[in-house]
Amino acid sequence: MQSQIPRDFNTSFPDLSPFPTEIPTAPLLRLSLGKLLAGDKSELDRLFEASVEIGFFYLDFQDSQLGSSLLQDVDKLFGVGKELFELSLEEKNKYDFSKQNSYFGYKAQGVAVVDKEGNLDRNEFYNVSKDDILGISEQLPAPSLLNQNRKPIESFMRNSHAIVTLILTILNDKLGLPPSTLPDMHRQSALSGDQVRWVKAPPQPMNDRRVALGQHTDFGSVTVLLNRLGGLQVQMPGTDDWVYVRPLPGHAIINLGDAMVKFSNGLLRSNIHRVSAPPGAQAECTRYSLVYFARPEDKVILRRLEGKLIPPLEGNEVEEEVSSKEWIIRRALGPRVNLGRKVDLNKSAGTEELSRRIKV
Ligand SMILES: O=C(O)CCC(=O)C(=O)O
Ligand SMILES: [Fe+2]
Repeated sequence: MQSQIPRDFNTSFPDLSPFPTEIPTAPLLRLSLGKLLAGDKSELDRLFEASVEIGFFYLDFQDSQLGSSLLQDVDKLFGVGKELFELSLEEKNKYDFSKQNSYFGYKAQGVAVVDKEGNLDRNEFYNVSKDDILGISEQLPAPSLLNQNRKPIESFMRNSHAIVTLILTILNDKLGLPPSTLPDMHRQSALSGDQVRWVKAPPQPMNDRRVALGQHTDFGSVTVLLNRLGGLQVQMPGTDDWVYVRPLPGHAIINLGDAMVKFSNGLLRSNIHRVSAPPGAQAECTRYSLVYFARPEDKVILRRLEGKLIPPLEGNEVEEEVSSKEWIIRRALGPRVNLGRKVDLNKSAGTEELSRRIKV
């Protein structure tokens, strides 16, 4: 797989310390949303190639109305995120709903285990439910800042969901599934764990820089990730090597989650990734990300689907009967240390083992 970033391409964000030029980066394909929307055949092929090989790609939002509209939402919401995390810890902790078995709301820094040694995370985040914002479920208590910004959050959710539906439609057809199988498991109007997340990771001490967000595969179907400083790293398929993903202006980083691995019985990849301290001079900066996580509807059972290209189960293999909702709660709350039970990372594992395999 070859990186598609032309030499003269604008790869830096104004007003931010630049991403170093000399470090190795993940060679992700750079796809155009405009071409995907137009059904450009070679672009559809490249999307499938990236989804099978690494499960991560860049998506250029600058050449379509949908993408430009989403970039406007993102600018607005990056501002909202900064303000949100400036609220006092006491105020933010009022919206930690993990004790009610919900992963929506606030997660303080240092409440999740990131590795087998028991190290704790170094980032805080806030999750807002799609169903809350679109009026599909009860409205959760939220800081007034978020209540005042429901409109831009809704716009970002609707635009992101439209992009996810496009990606699911393309993958659906490539996998040889009956028309609209995947989109029909991700209806915008149905109850699901879809959420927007803001993430903040403060600069770490120079002599003690560690992983801020532990290695994981995403739990759902498709993730739309907007970040501006480096720090995201992917584990290159078939190796133990971690490489930085260079953030690109005007682009999202799209990655597939566990549900897509289960639906395709391992054909599509949900690659292992983590967030480390940003590289070079960027390590001195506070890092923010904004993410839309799309998951299958709550009731969908995560198991192999019947499609022309989807490999069969092994001889006597029996799949676990787990719903999308159960899977996400298990994965999201399993590593939390504040819930009065012992953390066992094996019990909250995802599709990492499949991700580590080398395809032949
Ligand atoms: O902040 C990032 O760049 C990645 C965040 C991430 O992987 C996640 O929240 O699942
Ligand atoms: Fe992730």
